[in-house]
Amino acid sequence: MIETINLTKSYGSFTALNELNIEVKKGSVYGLVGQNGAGKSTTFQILSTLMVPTSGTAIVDGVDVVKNPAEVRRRIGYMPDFFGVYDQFRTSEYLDFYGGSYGLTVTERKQVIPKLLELVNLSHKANDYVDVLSRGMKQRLCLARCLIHDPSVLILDEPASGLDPRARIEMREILKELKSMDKTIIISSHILPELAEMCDQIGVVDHGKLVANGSVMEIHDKLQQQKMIQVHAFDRHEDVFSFFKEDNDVTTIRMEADGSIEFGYKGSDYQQQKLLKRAVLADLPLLGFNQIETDLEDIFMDITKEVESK
Ligand SMILES: Nc1ncnc2c1ncn2[C@@H]1O[C@H](COP(=O)(O)OP(=O)(O)OP(=O)(O)O)[C@@H](O)[C@H]1O
Repeated sequence: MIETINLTKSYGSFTALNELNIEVKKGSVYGLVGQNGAGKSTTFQILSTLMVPTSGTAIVDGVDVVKNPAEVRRRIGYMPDFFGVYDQFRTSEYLDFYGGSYGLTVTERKQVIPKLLELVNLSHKANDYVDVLSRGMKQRLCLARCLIHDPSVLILDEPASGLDPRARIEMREILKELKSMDKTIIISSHILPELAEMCDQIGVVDHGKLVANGSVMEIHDKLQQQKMIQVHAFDRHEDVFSFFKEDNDVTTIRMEADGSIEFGYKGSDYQQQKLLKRAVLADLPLLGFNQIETDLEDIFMDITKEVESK
């Protein structure tokens, strides 16, 4: 339904998207998660035909975005991360305007607009001016706008950004409803747990590269195969850092502002206790050495944070 093959986008010498390969099955919800600047909007703009890739291919609903952009546009609803709403319109007029732009007849628009307003919980605001709507309402109106021509694919760039928790939940419920209507949805966020709840598959993108891909459970399991260990030292933090960094089973390592050190470790429990023993014998001023529990948010931070990879 949506497929990218080695999708790459460079701005001059800077590579914003680096050989991205993702696949979104029909009727599923795929979450693209990454920190600011990871390449999410770039991906979505290519999928929405607003930007051409430097190399690689993107197929949406069976159509190549570069070869046949007009056909792709008919099949998608795109919600950008920043959007303007025409404030001088009333809510229903706004949707009517977009319906007209998509070639819907007056009769079709009269049928579809009340249904869309109901879907996004804005029926009671149909006659209000757009500029008096709250941010969450504007986001929902923008979502309704994406749906006016009944697209099979929705490309939603951070639809919940800037919303308070209640508005986020409301947005999530609407997306669930859209999923039940068999829409294929790709959605981005920089908050992993938020996506985890509603997505079938998650892709984690970092510096333009896909660093993890799979179901929420798969990502969790894959990244749990290594333990996270935290070390506190009384002083000589740099020495402690260097000592652990040298170990072959230490995968990534970073030092926090308070001097504590966290590292990914792929060795067995036996090797772990040997490592601790060697650290003590090396006379390092250790205060603590313990395995830390990781949740989804930690995992995300761990794979996208500036870490020193080995
Ligand atoms: N027109 C441009 N010219 C040069 N660099 C750009 C341009 N557009 C984006 N970039 C860079 O490409 C990288 C990816 O940007 P992109 O907007 O895709 O990230 P993002 O994951 O959507 O981030 P955010 O969560 O902040 O929206 C960033 O480093 C950004 O500065």
